[in-house]
Amino acid sequence: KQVVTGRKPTSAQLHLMFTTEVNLSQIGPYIDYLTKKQGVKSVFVNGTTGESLSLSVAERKMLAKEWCEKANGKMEVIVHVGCMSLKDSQELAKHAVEIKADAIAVMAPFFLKPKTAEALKLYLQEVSSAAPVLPFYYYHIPAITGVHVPARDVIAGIQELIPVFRGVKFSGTDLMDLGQCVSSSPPQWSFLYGVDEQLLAGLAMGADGAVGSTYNYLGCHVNKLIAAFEKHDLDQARKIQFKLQELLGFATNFGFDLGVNKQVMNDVSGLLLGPPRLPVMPCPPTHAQAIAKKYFELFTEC
Ligand SMILES: CC(=O)N[C@H](C=O)[C@@H](O)[C@H](O)[C@H](O)CO
Ligand SMILES: CC(=O)C(=O)O
Repeated sequence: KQVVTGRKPTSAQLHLMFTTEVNLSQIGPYIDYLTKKQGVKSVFVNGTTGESLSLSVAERKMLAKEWCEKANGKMEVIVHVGCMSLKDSQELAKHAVEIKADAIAVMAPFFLKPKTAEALKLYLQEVSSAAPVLPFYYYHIPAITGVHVPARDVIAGIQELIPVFRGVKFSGTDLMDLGQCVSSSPPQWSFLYGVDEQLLAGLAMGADGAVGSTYNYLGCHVNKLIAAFEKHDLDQARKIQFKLQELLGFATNFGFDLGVNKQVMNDVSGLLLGPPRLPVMPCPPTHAQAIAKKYFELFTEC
């Protein structure tokens, strides 16, 4: 998103920082950056980092369409379509079919929360039924949704409800739950781990891949972490994981959040991705610069 321009940079300046609109023009260059500079092969659009729940349905459609059009062949696109309203989620799921997304993902609604795995599964089934051809992922992110139903209970028997079920984007820290998901699932399902600071532990438990906010600027290093793990080179895998932890530990001192992450993305990539939308606050430039400096100390270009 980009700051709305065309107003006088007086006292309005500060106000402008908070008046954000989606900026589709950066998506093409963003895809080139991710594929060429970071070696990223798939993208998870309109998730947490994309502030999807702060966007209107119309904005989410515009963004998803642009990503699918521009990614065409260069990247696989998974579109997160979860909303607080089942109707909105279904509308976005249908739209994902029209724009030829590769897959959809859905998180639990979290204003009126599902109280049981059963309720959540029925909700997910209703969303999937609006896009019955699209591979479907459950997006498990209990720290944000406050829905603490174990993922293993969500996926138990889910294939009967959702024939296109394909896996979980697992952004929880409960590694026993992840292990039980992996051990109870058919081999063709994927578990994409989403807690960047402990990806190696997720891989050890059987995760097949990773989705994370920091991979916007650490994609290439994290690919190396995964490759080292696959070669059983745990020393090398840990070395990269520990550097990522050092960076995130440092960033946490500045209150690492979506706003900070977005500014680091800007500073490292040179893209103009703009500030976040309220209620997420923009990152003070000095904070982002300190984190970017740390990034360049820890990681060389790869
Ligand atoms: C809550 C949140 O934003 N989770 C992201 C994805 O799921 C992660 O990529 C984290 O941003 C990352 O692990 C840093 O804490
Ligand atoms: C980072 C991530 O997983 C998300 O944006 O949803």
